[in-house]
Amino acid sequence: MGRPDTILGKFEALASHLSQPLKTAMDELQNIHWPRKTALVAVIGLLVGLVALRRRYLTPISHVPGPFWASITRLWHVSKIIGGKQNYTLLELHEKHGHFVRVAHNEVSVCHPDAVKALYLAPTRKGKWYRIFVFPDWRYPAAISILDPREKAEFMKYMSNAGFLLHNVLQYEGTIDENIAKLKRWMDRHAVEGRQMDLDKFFTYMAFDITGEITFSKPFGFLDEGKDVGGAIATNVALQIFLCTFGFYRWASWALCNPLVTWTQLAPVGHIVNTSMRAIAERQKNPDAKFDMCSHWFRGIQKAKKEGFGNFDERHLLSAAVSNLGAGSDTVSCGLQTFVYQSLRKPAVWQRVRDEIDAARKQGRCEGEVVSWEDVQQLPYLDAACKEALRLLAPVSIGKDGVTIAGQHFPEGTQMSINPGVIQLSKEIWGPDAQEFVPERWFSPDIERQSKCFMPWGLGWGSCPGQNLAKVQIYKTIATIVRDYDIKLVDPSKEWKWAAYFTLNPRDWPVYVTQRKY
Ligand code: HEM
Repeated sequence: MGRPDTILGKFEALASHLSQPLKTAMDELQNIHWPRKTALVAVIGLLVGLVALRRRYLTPISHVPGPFWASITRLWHVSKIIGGKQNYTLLELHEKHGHFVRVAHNEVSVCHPDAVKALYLAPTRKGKWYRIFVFPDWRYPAAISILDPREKAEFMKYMSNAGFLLHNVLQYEGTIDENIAKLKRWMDRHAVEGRQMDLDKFFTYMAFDITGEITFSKPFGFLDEGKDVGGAIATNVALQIFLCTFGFYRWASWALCNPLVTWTQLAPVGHIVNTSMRAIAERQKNPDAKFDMCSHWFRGIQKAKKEGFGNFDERHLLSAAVSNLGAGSDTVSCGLQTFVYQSLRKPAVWQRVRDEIDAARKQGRCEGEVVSWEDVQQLPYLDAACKEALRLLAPVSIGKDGVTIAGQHFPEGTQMSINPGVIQLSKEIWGPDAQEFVPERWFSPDIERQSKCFMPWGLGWGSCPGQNLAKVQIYKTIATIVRDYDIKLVDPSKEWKWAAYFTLNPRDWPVYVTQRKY
């Protein structure tokens, strides 16, 4: 006691308030006699059994095949999410059972082209799971947490995404180039010293720094330091696991996401939120700030105040900034990593991208320290290889309610979801080589039909606003490093590792880098 200013002190004070009622409750439990205890256990067991039976056999989706435990409890799905391989587990289940798989007592996973239109392109509500996107507690809802498309459209009049328009992103091309150049300095250093390099980490540092620049005109400094400053990136992964699982038990998330925990700064979201708060505060004092996301949002707040729209203020700005960091960094890193890792496994792809760039250089294009956006747009094979990387390891699964798909009607209240990691790898849609890295497929006559099921950015009203920014970063970085470096895996006999939570996080594929002479 006696340390009220420290986090421990705050907890000691809170614990002393709670201890008496807890002790009384425990004493009362002790006082219940054994026969009564047995009866209580039996009644609870009976109730649980009845709920399980009803969920398994008496719901409108009881006929949908899937694992037994999935049909009676959401815990089956949650355990697969925590294991980090839910996308592959679902893929195997769809290969076994077909288009529909029951993944929880109230959720059906769908892998069918009709589902894309019915679930994404129609203006239907999103699943309740999205309500989890409130940072750091329920006072800070992010745009992604709005379930109704009309409500979202109203909100977006103020919370502008104009900063993501391509011409605004391109105002930052110089800044993006500076960050890619910093990445190159680290690659040069590793090449000269002959040291192995964790490119996975450096890609993530770069994506985080660029997101910081676009959001608040301030990088986080990961690339300057060459490390995860303050553990913000590690926290982001923890945050994703939390979101994916507690989204199904939102009442339980309140134990961690409430104003009290925000005040103590103990929750996993604490670090990333504090970093954003500091950056926004600094940004407000920064007269030299560029035309970043914050400048659009500050104007939105003024507009909302003028028009009396009470549902957009500084709290939304914080959650929007945190959303950008959470959604815009690991995802870009994943795209970059998938391209490089898969091309190292299939050197013909790397060589073909390089040949395309070398041919462009002969015509005076693709020169300079970093290849320009204007030039990368004229590289069709690079475009195909980047799309193929995003097809092979896509990030997120999404749910909607109450629809008819491929002749089957699912009643209101049934959560329907498509996991891009399933539909983008379906052999029925993409052919027998669906699970291989084959950029050439993007030139086949079937691609018009197939690419309707290409959805790394989501589709429709809930799709990714940051896709222009992501593409500019990914295409420019890949063109530049394929042109300038030779890369090989330290141990080609070892597979990389990855975990699919909300976004997909690859890791552990160290490389040797050498500078290319040309
Ligand atoms: C390869 C890179 C990326 C991929 C594959 C990707 C994918 C996605 C997907 C699938 C969604 C929809 C999620 C859902 O509703 O369940 C989404 C939402 C979002 N993304 Fe991205 N994203 C990428 C990069 C970025 C970047 C660079 C930013 C910004 C810095 C960004 C910001 C956002 C935001 C703010 C949302 C929430 C939008 C809303 O619902 O209002 N993303 N992203």
